[in-house]
Amino acid sequence: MPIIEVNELRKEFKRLIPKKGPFASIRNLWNTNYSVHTAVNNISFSIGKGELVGYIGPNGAGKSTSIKMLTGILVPTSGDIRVAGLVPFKQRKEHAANIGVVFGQKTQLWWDIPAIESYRVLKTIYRIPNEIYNRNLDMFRELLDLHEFENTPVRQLSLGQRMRADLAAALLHDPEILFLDEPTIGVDVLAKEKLRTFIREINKDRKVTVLLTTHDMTDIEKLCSRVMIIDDGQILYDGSIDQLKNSFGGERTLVIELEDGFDPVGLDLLHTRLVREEGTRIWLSYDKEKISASQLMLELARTHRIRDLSVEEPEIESVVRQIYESGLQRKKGDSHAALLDI
Ligand SMILES: Nc1ncnc2c1ncn2[C@@H]1O[C@H](COP(=O)(O)OP(=O)(O)OP(=O)(O)O)[C@@H](O)[C@H]1O
Repeated sequence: MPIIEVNELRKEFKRLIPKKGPFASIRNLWNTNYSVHTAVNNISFSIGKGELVGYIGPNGAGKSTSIKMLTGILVPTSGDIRVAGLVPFKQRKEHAANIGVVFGQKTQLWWDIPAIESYRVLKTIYRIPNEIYNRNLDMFRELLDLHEFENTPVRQLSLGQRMRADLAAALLHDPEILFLDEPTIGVDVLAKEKLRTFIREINKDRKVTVLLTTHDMTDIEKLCSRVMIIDDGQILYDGSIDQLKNSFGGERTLVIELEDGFDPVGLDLLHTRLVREEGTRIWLSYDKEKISASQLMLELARTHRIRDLSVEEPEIESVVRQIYESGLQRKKGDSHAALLDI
């Protein structure tokens, strides 16, 4: 039984078409000339309880707008959303008790007071019983090292500390679902790792369902088994990361350590390109649909003395870039099939 169900969800924004010319700023006060922009274009998906799903897409794709509708901040233009059986924008109060939200770009905490003070206010707002509040705070102190900065006003915290403080705030009331919009943005490598470990643990141990929006493909690779790709308001892909790599990462790299120099003659007949060469080590990119790694190795071993070799999987980063690019081509009128149909 899905915990999040989205059906034909759509969000349109009206944008003022500004008047130009003399006295434009005054004439714009009475301007009623709008264009309609579709930020989310009839998307459908469902997420099961306990899943940790990545939601990615290029800038302006519609991720934040979707999250805002799922959290009840925005009212959809049309379509249905149910989160833990509730309609977010209609049953706001009950919905707020079920969800935690972190917007990386904007803190939910009060800026001028220490995080611990904000937590006390949240305890009252959410009517969190003492026992649960203390248990959660103890856990977050341990996993997020909150004690290092919980008494410092939020405005003085580093970005990594602020993000940890925000995550704790979002989870104090034991929500079933956590929406994370860019939780690692601008955070250094070590702090990112800490945040990822925490997200993984609350998903595994507490069975919190997580929908994670990020531009960091390492977040996706390290945390999510399923990823949804949105572009131009439409879902282009919904499936596993392995399937994503298999379907769209056609190119593999064979790294070979040779005894002597490399002779590139006949490489194109093997559907292979030399992409890098460093001394006796070479990197060959080949199309796995056209030639297998073992075939390629056999062919190369005929003409070269090979000391060592390995096959590199495609980086998720490059696979996703390829998908964004083909999405862009579709926008330009290319007759590309929707990736979902492939
Ligand atoms: N309040 C608004 N009024 C008008 N247009 C909006 C509004 N909010 C978002 N949009 C537009 O809707 C589209 C989707 O925006 P959204 O913020 O959902 O994208 P995003 O995928 O989260 O992008 P990013 O990765 O840059 O944060 C964009 O074209 C944006 O300009």
